[in-house]
Amino acid sequence: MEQGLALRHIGVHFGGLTALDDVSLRVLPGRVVGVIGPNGAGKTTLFNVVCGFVTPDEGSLTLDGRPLRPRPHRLTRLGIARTLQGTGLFAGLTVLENVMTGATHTARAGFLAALLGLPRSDRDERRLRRHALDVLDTLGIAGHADAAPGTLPFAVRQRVALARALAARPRLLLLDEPAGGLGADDIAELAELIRGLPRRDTDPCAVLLVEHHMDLVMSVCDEIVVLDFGRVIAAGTPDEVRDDPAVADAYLGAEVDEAAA
Ligand SMILES: Nc1ncnc2c1ncn2[C@@H]1O[C@H](COP(=O)(O)OP(=O)(O)OP(=O)(O)O)[C@@H](O)[C@H]1O
Repeated sequence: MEQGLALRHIGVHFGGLTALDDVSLRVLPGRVVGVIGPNGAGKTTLFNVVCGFVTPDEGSLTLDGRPLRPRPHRLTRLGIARTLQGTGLFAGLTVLENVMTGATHTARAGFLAALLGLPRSDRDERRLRRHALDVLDTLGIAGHADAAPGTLPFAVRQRVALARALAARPRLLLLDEPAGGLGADDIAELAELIRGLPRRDTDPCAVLLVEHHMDLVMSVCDEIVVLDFGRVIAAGTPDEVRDDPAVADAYLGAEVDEAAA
């Protein structure tokens, strides 16, 4: 069976504007694939296609060989988890409870039902709690389990958001600009974390990363796909992409345009 995420010949048009044009890419389990490109290249649109916010006009998606028709509200059930720009944590829940919400789909009586005081299975809740604590521990933040997210530094909150995504045991993890708002030290730590992500389980997940921060992309990705005006202009290892003249042209062109504006 074909493993991981595959996008084939994806096209997205907004009226007369082509945001994605014949974009194909694969993300195998255990691999980190980055999508980069100058402003307006189509990165967010690509991310939104995989999350189900945008339905492509052309092409198809599969996850582990099965046709994928993502819908934002049922991503977890499809084996997809994502982190958002900003952290999107629930302010009224502790760190541990936030991470537990990531895995509620695995519980018979939902954790959310428990929060609402509805009848629940104690065994389910204990299992969720243990699993959430394990994930927090793996990410080195179990000490913050009982804290309110709002009291923690941004870099820790981001780890919590990542823990919540991982608690779902995703087949595919989508990271949207995880370096946004972080300082250099935090980015170095994040890089280490992302490099370890797909391999941390016996059943590794595929990781798709959309990110502006070039150093992070270069240091964590096994493969990079470069978009420009909605088309794939280069794909390969970080070294291959770095040395590709088409990539330099695309970025330089963007800089010249910005300077002229
Ligand atoms: N909902 C929409 N309606 C119309 N045009 C859109 C819409 N979303 C994106 N676009 C256009 O599609 C193109 C690709 O945009 P997209 O946001 O995907 O690029 P990006 O690479 O994420 O850019 P940035 O780095 O600036 O975030 C742009 O020209 C943008 O203006």
